[in-house]
Amino acid sequence: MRYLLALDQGTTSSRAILFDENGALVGMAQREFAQLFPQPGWVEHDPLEIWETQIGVAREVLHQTGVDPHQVAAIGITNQRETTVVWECKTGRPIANAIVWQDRRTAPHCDEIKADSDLERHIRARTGLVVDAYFSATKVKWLLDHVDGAREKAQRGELAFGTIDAWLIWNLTGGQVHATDVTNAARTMLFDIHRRAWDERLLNALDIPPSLLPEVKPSSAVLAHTHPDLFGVPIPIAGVAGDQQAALFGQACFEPGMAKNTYGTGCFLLMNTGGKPVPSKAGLLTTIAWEVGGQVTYALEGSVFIAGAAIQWLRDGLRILDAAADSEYFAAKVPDSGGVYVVPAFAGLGAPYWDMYARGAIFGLTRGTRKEHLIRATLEALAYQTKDVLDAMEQDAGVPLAALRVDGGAAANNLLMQFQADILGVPVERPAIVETTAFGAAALAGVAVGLWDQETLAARWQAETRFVPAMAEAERKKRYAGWKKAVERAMRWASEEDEDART
Ligand SMILES: Nc1ncnc2c1ncn2[C@@H]1O[C@H](COP(=O)(O)OP(=O)(O)O)[C@@H](O)[C@H]1O
Ligand SMILES: O=P(O)(O)OC[C@H](O)CO
Repeated sequence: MRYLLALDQGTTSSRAILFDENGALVGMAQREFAQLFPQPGWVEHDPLEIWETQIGVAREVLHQTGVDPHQVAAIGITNQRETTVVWECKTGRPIANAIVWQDRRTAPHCDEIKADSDLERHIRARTGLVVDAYFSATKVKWLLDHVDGAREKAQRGELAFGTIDAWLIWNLTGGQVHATDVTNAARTMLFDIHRRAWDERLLNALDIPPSLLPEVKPSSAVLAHTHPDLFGVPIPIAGVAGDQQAALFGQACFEPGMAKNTYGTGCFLLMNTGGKPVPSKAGLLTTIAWEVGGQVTYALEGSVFIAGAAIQWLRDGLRILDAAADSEYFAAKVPDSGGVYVVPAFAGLGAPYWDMYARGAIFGLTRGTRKEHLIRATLEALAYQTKDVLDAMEQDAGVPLAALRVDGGAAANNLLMQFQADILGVPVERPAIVETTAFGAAALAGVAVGLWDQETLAARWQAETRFVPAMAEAERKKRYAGWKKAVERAMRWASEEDEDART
Protein backbone atom coordinates (compact mmCIF):
# COMPACT_ATOMS: atom_id res chain seq x y z
CA MET A 1 0.00 0.00 0.00
CA ARG A 2 1.19 3.53 -0.77
CA TYR A 3 0.19 6.68 1.11
CA LEU A 4 -0.08 10.43 0.69
CA LEU A 5 0.82 12.67 3.59
CA ALA A 6 -1.01 16.00 3.84
CA LEU A 7 0.49 18.75 5.98
CA ASP A 8 -2.30 21.19 6.84
CA GLN A 9 -0.85 24.25 8.53
CA GLY A 10 -3.97 26.18 9.69
CA THR A 11 -4.41 29.42 11.61
CA THR A 12 -4.92 27.74 14.95
CA SER A 13 -3.31 24.33 14.56
CA SER A 14 -0.88 22.23 12.55
CA ARG A 15 -2.23 18.92 11.31
CA ALA A 16 -0.84 15.95 9.48
CA ILE A 17 -3.25 13.58 7.80
CA LEU A 18 -2.35 10.34 6.10
CA PHE A 19 -4.48 9.00 3.23
CA ASP A 20 -4.00 5.59 1.67
CA GLU A 21 -3.88 5.12 -2.10
CA ASN A 22 -7.66 4.51 -2.14
CA GLY A 23 -8.29 7.91 -0.56
CA ALA A 24 -9.21 6.55 2.89
CA LEU A 25 -8.09 8.63 5.88
CA VAL A 26 -5.87 6.33 7.93
CA GLY A 27 -4.44 8.67 10.55
CA MET A 28 -4.36 12.20 11.83
CA ALA A 29 -2.31 14.16 14.35
CA GLN A 30 -2.94 17.73 15.39
CA ARG A 31 -1.30 20.33 17.63
CA GLU A 32 -2.55 23.78 18.48
CA PHE A 33 -0.08 26.62 18.82
CA ALA A 34 -0.05 30.06 20.44
CA GLN A 35 -2.02 32.98 19.06
CA LEU A 36 -0.16 36.17 19.95
CA PHE A 37 -2.03 39.46 20.24
CA PRO A 38 0.69 42.00 21.17
CA GLN A 39 -1.55 45.02 20.51
CA PRO A 40 -5.21 45.57 19.60
CA GLY A 41 -5.66 44.56 15.97
CA TRP A 42 -2.29 42.74 15.81
CA VAL A 43 -2.06 38.95 15.39
CA GLU A 44 1.23 37.05 15.32
CA HIS A 45 2.52 33.46 15.26
CA ASP A 46 5.95 32.19 16.18
CA PRO A 47 7.32 30.68 12.92
CA LEU A 48 9.51 28.24 14.84
CA GLU A 49 6.50 26.96 16.74
CA ILE A 50 4.68 26.54 13.42
CA TRP A 51 7.57 24.49 12.06
CA GLU A 52 8.02 22.44 15.23
CA THR A 53 4.32 21.60 15.55
CA GLN A 54 4.09 20.77 11.84
CA ILE A 55 7.09 18.43 11.71
CA GLY A 56 5.99 17.01 15.08
CA VAL A 57 2.55 15.99 13.82
CA ALA A 58 4.01 14.62 10.56
CA ARG A 59 6.27 12.28 12.52
CA GLU A 60 3.48 11.48 14.98
CA VAL A 61 0.99 10.36 12.33
CA LEU A 62 3.58 8.04 10.74
CA HIS A 63 4.47 6.62 14.12
CA GLN A 64 0.82 6.22 15.15
CA THR A 65 -0.16 4.36 11.97
CA GLY A 66 3.08 2.39 11.67
CA VAL A 67 3.47 3.53 8.06
CA ASP A 68 7.06 3.43 6.89
CA PRO A 69 8.26 6.71 5.26
CA HIS A 70 9.28 4.57 2.22
CA GLN A 71 5.59 3.96 1.62
CA VAL A 72 4.77 7.67 1.45
CA ALA A 73 4.49 8.40 -2.27
CA ALA A 74 4.39 12.16 -1.75
CA ILE A 75 3.70 15.04 0.60
CA GLY A 76 1.07 17.71 -0.09
CA ILE A 77 1.31 21.01 1.74
CA THR A 78 -1.62 23.31 2.43
CA ASN A 79 -1.57 26.36 4.64
CA GLN A 80 -3.16 29.42 6.12
CA ARG A 81 -2.58 31.98 3.40
CA GLU A 82 -1.14 35.53 3.39
CA THR A 83 0.60 35.08 6.77
CA THR A 84 4.06 36.51 6.31
CA VAL A 85 7.45 35.23 7.47
CA VAL A 86 10.82 36.83 6.78
CA TRP A 87 13.91 34.85 7.71
CA GLU A 88 17.70 34.93 7.34
CA CYS A 89 18.89 32.76 4.47
CA LYS A 90 22.10 31.77 6.23
CA THR A 91 20.74 30.73 9.60
CA GLY A 92 17.08 30.04 8.74
CA ARG A 93 16.15 32.23 11.73
CA PRO A 94 12.99 34.33 11.39
CA ILE A 95 13.74 38.04 11.89
CA ALA A 96 10.44 38.46 13.78
CA ASN A 97 7.19 36.71 14.47
CA ALA A 98 4.98 35.95 11.49
CA ILE A 99 2.36 38.63 10.82
CA VAL A 100 -0.90 36.72 10.51
CA TRP A 101 -3.50 37.32 7.80
CA GLN A 102 -5.94 38.73 10.38
CA ASP A 103 -3.47 41.41 11.50
CA ARG A 104 -4.65 45.00 10.86
CA ARG A 105 -1.46 46.96 11.69
CA THR A 106 -0.86 47.96 8.08
CA ALA A 107 -4.35 49.44 7.54
CA PRO A 108 -3.04 53.05 7.48
CA HIS A 109 -0.43 52.07 4.88
CA CYS A 110 -3.22 50.52 2.78
CA ASP A 111 -5.12 53.81 2.98
CA GLU A 112 -2.05 55.56 1.58
CA ILE A 113 -1.91 53.10 -1.29
CA LYS A 114 -5.62 53.61 -1.95
CA ALA A 115 -5.08 57.37 -2.12
CA ASP A 116 -3.10 56.71 -5.32
CA SER A 117 -6.01 55.66 -7.52
CA ASP A 118 -3.76 54.62 -10.41
CA LEU A 119 -1.81 52.27 -8.14
CA GLU A 120 -5.02 50.94 -6.66
CA ARG A 121 -6.39 50.20 -10.13
CA HIS A 122 -3.12 48.49 -11.05
CA ILE A 123 -3.37 46.26 -7.96
CA ARG A 124 -6.98 45.33 -8.70
CA ALA A 125 -6.20 44.54 -12.34
CA ARG A 126 -2.89 42.68 -11.92
CA THR A 127 -3.30 40.84 -8.61
CA GLY A 128 -7.11 40.37 -8.63
CA LEU A 129 -7.16 41.59 -5.02
CA VAL A 130 -8.52 44.65 -3.25
CA VAL A 131 -6.06 46.78 -1.30
CA ASP A 132 -6.30 45.50 2.27
CA ALA A 133 -4.09 44.76 5.26
CA TYR A 134 -5.17 41.09 4.81
CA PHE A 135 -2.57 40.41 2.11
CA SER A 136 1.18 39.87 2.53
CA ALA A 137 2.59 42.87 0.65
CA THR A 138 2.21 45.54 3.31
CA LYS A 139 3.20 43.05 6.03
CA VAL A 140 6.55 42.38 4.32
CA LYS A 141 7.18 46.10 4.03
CA TRP A 142 6.24 46.59 7.67
CA LEU A 143 8.81 43.99 8.76
CA LEU A 144 11.55 45.50 6.59
CA ASP A 145 10.76 48.98 7.95
CA HIS A 146 10.38 48.07 11.63
CA VAL A 147 12.80 45.25 12.45
CA ASP A 148 16.28 46.54 13.29
CA GLY A 149 18.70 46.13 10.42
CA ALA A 150 16.17 44.26 8.25
CA ARG A 151 16.20 46.66 5.30
CA GLU A 152 19.99 46.64 5.06
CA LYS A 153 20.08 42.84 5.23
CA ALA A 154 17.34 42.63 2.60
CA GLN A 155 19.32 44.92 0.32
CA ARG A 156 22.36 42.67 0.74
CA GLY A 157 20.22 39.68 -0.34
CA GLU A 158 20.46 38.02 3.07
CA LEU A 159 16.74 37.65 3.76
CA ALA A 160 13.96 35.48 2.39
CA PHE A 161 10.22 36.16 2.46
CA GLY A 162 7.60 33.48 2.29
CA THR A 163 4.03 32.62 3.10
CA ILE A 164 3.71 29.59 5.38
CA ASP A 165 4.03 27.05 2.54
CA ALA A 166 7.41 28.54 1.57
CA TRP A 167 8.52 28.58 5.21
CA LEU A 168 7.64 24.87 5.50
CA ILE A 169 9.30 23.97 2.18
CA TRP A 170 12.46 25.79 3.28
CA ASN A 171 12.57 23.84 6.53
CA LEU A 172 11.52 20.53 4.98
CA THR A 173 14.39 20.79 2.50
CA GLY A 174 16.98 21.81 5.10
CA GLY A 175 17.17 25.34 3.67
CA GLN A 176 17.81 24.14 0.11
CA VAL A 177 14.63 25.29 -1.63
CA HIS A 178 12.97 28.72 -1.50
CA ALA A 179 9.71 28.19 -3.38
CA THR A 180 5.98 28.78 -3.21
CA ASP A 181 3.08 27.83 -5.48
CA VAL A 182 0.89 30.02 -7.68
CA THR A 183 -2.10 29.98 -5.30
CA ASN A 184 -0.05 31.26 -2.39
CA ALA A 185 1.79 33.79 -4.56
CA ALA A 186 -1.63 35.06 -5.70
CA ARG A 187 -2.35 36.14 -2.11
CA THR A 188 0.66 38.36 -1.61
CA MET A 189 -0.63 41.42 -3.54
CA LEU A 190 2.74 41.34 -5.34
CA PHE A 191 1.92 38.73 -7.99
CA ASP A 192 0.48 39.22 -11.46
CA ILE A 193 -2.11 36.44 -11.75
CA HIS A 194 -2.34 36.84 -15.54
CA ARG A 195 1.38 36.58 -16.40
CA ARG A 196 2.07 34.42 -13.34
CA ALA A 197 5.10 36.51 -12.35
CA TRP A 198 6.04 38.91 -9.57
CA ASP A 199 4.92 42.42 -10.47
CA GLU A 200 7.82 44.84 -10.77
CA ARG A 201 5.76 47.97 -10.33
CA LEU A 202 4.37 46.70 -7.03
CA LEU A 203 7.77 45.60 -5.77
CA ASN A 204 9.07 49.09 -6.51
CA ALA A 205 6.06 50.83 -5.01
CA LEU A 206 6.42 48.84 -1.79
CA ASP A 207 10.21 48.94 -1.79
CA ILE A 208 10.58 45.16 -1.62
CA PRO A 209 13.84 43.82 -3.12
CA PRO A 210 13.11 40.95 -5.58
CA SER A 211 15.90 38.87 -3.97
CA LEU A 212 13.51 38.29 -1.05
CA LEU A 213 10.97 36.42 -3.16
CA PRO A 214 10.46 32.67 -3.54
CA GLU A 215 10.39 30.94 -6.90
CA VAL A 216 6.81 30.29 -8.00
CA LYS A 217 5.85 26.71 -8.88
CA PRO A 218 2.69 24.89 -10.02
CA SER A 219 0.35 23.52 -7.33
CA SER A 220 0.75 19.93 -8.50
CA ALA A 221 4.33 18.95 -9.40
CA VAL A 222 7.35 17.49 -7.65
CA LEU A 223 9.00 20.70 -6.57
CA ALA A 224 11.45 19.41 -3.98
CA HIS A 225 12.34 16.46 -1.74
CA THR A 226 12.45 16.48 2.04
CA HIS A 227 15.88 16.44 3.65
CA PRO A 228 16.78 12.78 4.39
CA ASP A 229 17.43 13.57 8.07
CA LEU A 230 13.76 14.41 8.67
CA PHE A 231 12.06 11.10 7.83
CA GLY A 232 15.05 8.84 7.13
CA VAL A 233 14.35 8.95 3.38
CA PRO A 234 13.75 11.87 1.02
CA ILE A 235 10.01 12.21 0.25
CA PRO A 236 8.81 14.19 -2.78
CA ILE A 237 6.87 17.38 -2.02
CA ALA A 238 4.42 17.18 -4.91
CA GLY A 239 1.42 19.32 -3.99
CA VAL A 240 1.21 22.86 -2.59
CA ALA A 241 -1.82 25.13 -2.34
CA GLY A 242 -3.33 27.68 -0.01
CA ASP A 243 -5.88 25.99 2.24
CA GLN A 244 -8.96 27.45 0.58
CA GLN A 245 -7.83 26.49 -2.89
CA ALA A 246 -6.89 23.03 -1.61
CA ALA A 247 -10.41 22.67 -0.19
CA LEU A 248 -11.92 23.62 -3.57
CA PHE A 249 -9.78 20.88 -5.15
CA GLY A 250 -10.57 18.43 -2.33
CA GLN A 251 -14.30 19.09 -2.86
CA ALA A 252 -13.78 18.16 -6.53
CA CYS A 253 -15.13 21.52 -7.71
CA PHE A 254 -13.43 20.99 -11.05
CA GLU A 255 -16.11 22.48 -13.31
CA PRO A 256 -16.71 26.22 -13.75
CA GLY A 257 -19.62 27.36 -11.56
CA MET A 258 -18.95 24.82 -8.78
CA ALA A 259 -18.37 26.35 -5.34
CA LYS A 260 -17.46 25.43 -1.78
CA ASN A 261 -17.58 27.26 1.52
CA THR A 262 -15.18 26.45 4.34
CA TYR A 263 -16.22 27.32 7.90
CA GLY A 264 -12.93 27.44 9.80
CA THR A 265 -11.42 30.37 11.70
CA GLY A 266 -12.80 32.48 8.87
CA CYS A 267 -15.23 31.57 6.11
CA PHE A 268 -14.00 31.29 2.55
CA LEU A 269 -16.33 30.78 -0.37
CA LEU A 270 -14.61 29.96 -3.65
CA MET A 271 -16.16 29.38 -7.05
CA ASN A 272 -14.28 27.78 -9.92
CA THR A 273 -14.39 30.17 -12.92
CA GLY A 274 -12.38 28.00 -15.34
CA GLY A 275 -9.34 29.05 -17.34
CA LYS A 276 -10.08 32.77 -17.28
CA PRO A 277 -9.81 35.21 -14.38
CA VAL A 278 -13.20 36.88 -13.82
CA PRO A 279 -12.92 40.44 -12.49
CA SER A 280 -15.36 41.20 -9.68
CA LYS A 281 -17.67 44.20 -9.55
CA ALA A 282 -19.23 43.13 -6.29
CA GLY A 283 -16.27 43.16 -3.87
CA LEU A 284 -14.89 39.66 -4.38
CA LEU A 285 -11.33 38.60 -5.11
CA THR A 286 -10.08 37.09 -8.33
CA THR A 287 -7.55 34.43 -7.51
CA ILE A 288 -5.74 31.38 -8.85
CA ALA A 289 -7.50 28.13 -7.90
CA TRP A 290 -4.60 25.88 -8.97
CA GLU A 291 -2.11 25.09 -11.67
CA VAL A 292 -2.23 21.43 -12.59
CA GLY A 293 -0.67 19.82 -15.67
CA GLY A 294 0.32 23.21 -17.10
CA GLN A 295 -3.29 24.46 -16.95
CA VAL A 296 -4.28 27.34 -14.69
CA THR A 297 -7.76 27.44 -13.19
CA TYR A 298 -9.06 30.65 -11.64
CA ALA A 299 -11.60 31.29 -8.90
CA LEU A 300 -13.73 34.04 -7.46
CA GLU A 301 -13.40 34.24 -3.70
CA GLY A 302 -15.33 35.83 -0.88
CA SER A 303 -13.18 35.98 2.26
CA VAL A 304 -14.85 36.43 5.64
CA PHE A 305 -12.29 37.01 8.38
CA ILE A 306 -14.17 35.81 11.44
CA ALA A 307 -16.42 32.74 11.44
CA GLY A 308 -15.46 29.82 13.74
CA ALA A 309 -13.24 32.33 15.55
CA ALA A 310 -16.44 33.98 16.80
CA ILE A 311 -17.42 30.67 18.40
CA GLN A 312 -13.95 30.47 19.93
CA TRP A 313 -14.55 33.95 21.31
CA LEU A 314 -17.78 32.75 22.96
CA ARG A 315 -15.73 29.93 24.48
CA ASP A 316 -12.47 31.68 25.42
CA GLY A 317 -13.41 35.36 25.57
CA LEU A 318 -16.91 35.34 27.06
CA ARG A 319 -16.58 31.83 28.54
CA ILE A 320 -20.22 31.03 27.89
CA LEU A 321 -19.30 27.77 26.15
CA ASP A 322 -17.03 24.93 27.22
CA ALA A 323 -16.54 23.67 23.69
CA ALA A 324 -17.30 25.04 20.22
CA ALA A 325 -19.52 22.03 19.47
CA ASP A 326 -21.79 22.92 22.44
CA SER A 327 -22.95 25.98 20.50
CA GLU A 328 -25.42 23.74 18.68
CA TYR A 329 -26.96 22.45 21.90
CA PHE A 330 -27.50 25.95 23.36
CA ALA A 331 -28.67 27.51 20.09
CA ALA A 332 -31.29 24.76 19.70
CA LYS A 333 -32.83 25.73 23.05
CA VAL A 334 -34.35 28.87 21.52
CA PRO A 335 -36.47 29.05 18.37
CA ASP A 336 -34.55 32.05 17.02
CA SER A 337 -32.05 34.69 18.14
CA GLY A 338 -34.78 36.80 19.76
CA GLY A 339 -33.95 39.72 17.49
CA VAL A 340 -30.25 39.72 18.47
CA TYR A 341 -27.59 40.21 15.78
CA VAL A 342 -23.88 39.68 16.42
CA VAL A 343 -21.56 41.27 13.84
CA PRO A 344 -18.20 39.55 14.47
CA ALA A 345 -16.09 42.21 12.73
CA PHE A 346 -13.22 41.65 15.20
CA ALA A 347 -10.66 42.08 12.42
CA GLY A 348 -12.60 44.52 10.27
CA LEU A 349 -14.85 43.22 7.51
CA GLY A 350 -13.67 41.38 4.42
CA ALA A 351 -15.79 40.55 1.38
CA PRO A 352 -17.91 42.18 0.14
CA TYR A 353 -17.54 45.21 2.47
CA TRP A 354 -13.74 45.58 2.81
CA ASP A 355 -13.85 47.87 5.81
CA MET A 356 -10.60 47.63 7.81
CA TYR A 357 -12.15 49.85 10.49
CA ALA A 358 -15.35 47.92 11.18
CA ARG A 359 -15.40 46.30 14.64
CA GLY A 360 -17.51 43.70 16.39
CA ALA A 361 -20.96 44.72 17.65
CA ILE A 362 -24.08 43.23 19.19
CA PHE A 363 -27.50 44.69 18.40
CA GLY A 364 -31.06 44.07 19.52
CA LEU A 365 -30.38 43.22 23.18
CA THR A 366 -33.41 43.36 25.49
CA ARG A 367 -34.06 42.34 29.09
CA GLY A 368 -35.24 39.01 27.67
CA THR A 369 -31.91 38.23 25.95
CA ARG A 370 -30.29 35.04 27.23
CA LYS A 371 -26.97 33.44 26.54
CA GLU A 372 -28.73 31.01 24.19
CA HIS A 373 -29.84 33.94 22.01
CA LEU A 374 -26.33 35.32 21.92
CA ILE A 375 -24.89 31.94 20.95
CA ARG A 376 -27.54 31.44 18.31
CA ALA A 377 -27.01 34.94 16.92
CA THR A 378 -23.26 34.29 16.69
CA LEU A 379 -23.82 31.09 14.73
CA GLU A 380 -26.32 32.85 12.50
CA ALA A 381 -23.71 35.53 11.76
CA LEU A 382 -21.63 32.88 9.97
CA ALA A 383 -24.59 32.13 7.72
CA TYR A 384 -25.41 35.79 7.08
CA GLN A 385 -21.81 36.57 6.15
CA THR A 386 -21.90 33.64 3.73
CA LYS A 387 -25.09 35.02 2.17
CA ASP A 388 -23.42 38.42 1.70
CA VAL A 389 -20.66 36.69 -0.23
CA LEU A 390 -22.89 34.36 -2.22
CA ASP A 391 -25.11 37.25 -3.35
CA ALA A 392 -21.98 39.02 -4.58
CA MET A 393 -20.79 35.89 -6.31
CA GLU A 394 -24.06 35.31 -8.13
CA GLN A 395 -23.96 38.93 -9.25
CA ASP A 396 -20.43 38.54 -10.65
CA ALA A 397 -20.91 35.10 -12.14
CA GLY A 398 -24.34 36.02 -13.54
CA VAL A 399 -25.80 32.63 -12.61
CA PRO A 400 -27.46 31.35 -9.42
CA LEU A 401 -25.67 28.59 -7.54
CA ALA A 402 -27.36 25.17 -7.68
CA ALA A 403 -25.90 23.89 -4.39
CA LEU A 404 -23.15 24.84 -1.96
CA ARG A 405 -20.57 22.26 -0.86
CA VAL A 406 -19.40 22.91 2.68
CA ASP A 407 -16.53 21.86 4.95
CA GLY A 408 -14.36 23.11 7.85
CA GLY A 409 -14.77 22.71 11.62
CA ALA A 410 -18.06 24.59 12.00
CA ALA A 411 -19.69 22.72 9.08
CA ALA A 412 -20.19 19.91 11.61
CA ASN A 413 -22.87 22.07 13.23
CA ASN A 414 -26.23 20.82 11.87
CA LEU A 415 -28.22 23.76 13.19
CA LEU A 416 -25.87 26.17 11.45
CA MET A 417 -25.98 24.21 8.19
CA GLN A 418 -29.81 24.10 8.20
CA PHE A 419 -29.96 27.83 8.93
CA GLN A 420 -27.44 28.37 6.13
CA ALA A 421 -29.66 26.54 3.63
CA ASP A 422 -32.68 28.48 4.94
CA ILE A 423 -31.09 31.89 4.67
CA LEU A 424 -29.57 31.20 1.23
CA GLY A 425 -32.54 29.40 -0.24
CA VAL A 426 -29.97 27.01 -1.74
CA PRO A 427 -29.27 23.39 -0.68
CA VAL A 428 -26.13 22.88 1.38
CA GLU A 429 -24.17 19.66 0.83
CA ARG A 430 -21.76 18.31 3.41
CA PRO A 431 -19.43 15.64 2.00
CA ALA A 432 -18.50 12.28 3.43
CA ILE A 433 -14.84 13.39 3.58
CA VAL A 434 -14.90 16.43 5.85
CA GLU A 435 -11.11 16.89 5.84
CA THR A 436 -11.35 18.40 2.38
CA THR A 437 -8.46 20.84 2.80
CA ALA A 438 -5.97 18.11 3.69
CA PHE A 439 -7.56 15.80 1.13
CA GLY A 440 -7.10 18.50 -1.52
CA ALA A 441 -3.40 18.82 -0.69
CA ALA A 442 -2.99 15.05 -0.81
CA ALA A 443 -4.92 14.97 -4.09
CA LEU A 444 -2.69 17.63 -5.70
CA ALA A 445 0.33 15.56 -4.67
CA GLY A 446 -1.34 12.29 -5.73
CA VAL A 447 -2.09 13.68 -9.19
CA ALA A 448 1.52 14.90 -9.57
CA VAL A 449 3.00 11.46 -8.84
CA GLY A 450 0.41 9.67 -10.98
CA LEU A 451 -1.32 7.89 -8.10
CA TRP A 452 -4.67 9.65 -8.65
CA ASP A 453 -6.46 11.55 -11.41
CA GLN A 454 -9.14 14.24 -11.37
CA GLU A 455 -11.84 12.08 -13.03
CA THR A 456 -11.64 9.51 -10.25
CA LEU A 457 -11.63 12.23 -7.59
CA ALA A 458 -14.76 13.82 -9.09
CA ALA A 459 -16.56 10.46 -9.28
CA ARG A 460 -15.62 9.62 -5.71
CA TRP A 461 -17.07 12.81 -4.16
CA GLN A 462 -20.14 11.99 -2.07
CA ALA A 463 -22.56 14.03 0.01
CA GLU A 464 -23.05 12.75 3.56
CA THR A 465 -25.93 15.17 4.35
CA ARG A 466 -27.96 17.52 2.17
CA PHE A 467 -29.63 20.42 4.02
CA VAL A 468 -32.66 21.64 2.07
CA PRO A 469 -34.05 25.17 2.55
CA ALA A 470 -37.22 25.20 4.63
CA MET A 471 -37.70 28.88 5.55
CA ALA A 472 -40.43 30.98 3.94
CA GLU A 473 -39.17 33.66 1.57
CA ALA A 474 -40.72 36.54 3.58
CA GLU A 475 -39.07 35.34 6.80
CA ARG A 476 -35.69 34.98 5.08
CA LYS A 477 -35.94 38.53 3.74
CA LYS A 478 -36.95 39.96 7.10
CA ARG A 479 -34.10 38.33 8.98
CA TYR A 480 -31.52 39.22 6.37
CA ALA A 481 -32.67 42.86 6.34
CA GLY A 482 -31.95 42.96 10.09
CA TRP A 483 -28.45 41.66 9.45
CA LYS A 484 -27.75 44.30 6.80
CA LYS A 485 -28.85 47.00 9.22
CA ALA A 486 -26.54 45.63 11.93
CA VAL A 487 -23.55 45.48 9.56
CA GLU A 488 -24.09 49.06 8.46
CA ARG A 489 -23.91 50.18 12.09
CA ALA A 490 -20.71 48.24 12.83
CA MET A 491 -18.83 49.70 9.88
CA ARG A 492 -16.18 52.44 10.19
CA TRP A 493 -16.20 52.03 13.99
CA ALA A 494 -12.44 52.28 14.66
CA SER A 495 -11.49 55.48 12.95
CA GLU A 496 -8.23 55.84 11.10
CA GLU A 497 -6.99 58.29 13.76
CA ASP A 498 -7.47 55.64 16.47
CA GLU A 499 -5.46 53.15 14.42
CA ASP A 500 -2.69 55.71 13.86
CA ALA A 501 -2.48 56.41 17.57
CA ARG A 502 -1.77 52.73 18.25
CA THR A 503 0.96 52.20 15.68
N1 LIG B 1 -19.62 22.16 16.12
C1 LIG B 1 -19.15 23.40 15.92
N2 LIG B 1 -19.99 24.44 15.84
C2 LIG B 1 -19.55 25.70 15.59
N3 LIG B 1 -18.24 25.98 15.40
C3 LIG B 1 -17.36 24.99 15.46
C4 LIG B 1 -17.75 23.65 15.73
N4 LIG B 1 -16.64 22.87 15.73
C5 LIG B 1 -15.60 23.70 15.47
N5 LIG B 1 -16.03 24.98 15.32
C6 LIG B 1 -15.19 26.15 14.99
O1 LIG B 1 -14.47 25.83 13.82
C7 LIG B 1 -13.13 26.32 13.89
C8 LIG B 1 -12.15 25.21 13.64
O2 LIG B 1 -12.29 24.76 12.36
P1 LIG B 1 -11.02 24.36 11.47
O3 LIG B 1 -11.56 24.00 10.13
O4 LIG B 1 -10.22 23.36 12.22
O5 LIG B 1 -10.28 25.78 11.46
P2 LIG B 1 -8.84 26.32 11.02
O6 LIG B 1 -8.36 25.45 9.89
O7 LIG B 1 -9.14 27.72 10.60
O8 LIG B 1 -7.93 26.30 12.22
C9 LIG B 1 -12.96 26.93 15.25
O9 LIG B 1 -12.94 28.33 15.10
C10 LIG B 1 -14.18 26.47 16.05
O10 LIG B 1 -14.64 27.50 16.90
O1 LIG C 1 -6.53 28.68 8.67
P1 LIG C 1 -7.85 28.78 8.00
O2 LIG C 1 -8.37 27.48 7.51
O3 LIG C 1 -8.85 29.58 8.76
O4 LIG C 1 -7.61 29.62 6.62
C1 LIG C 1 -7.06 30.88 6.63
C2 LIG C 1 -7.06 31.46 5.23
O5 LIG C 1 -6.23 30.78 4.37
C3 LIG C 1 -6.71 32.92 5.27
O6 LIG C 1 -6.82 33.48 3.99
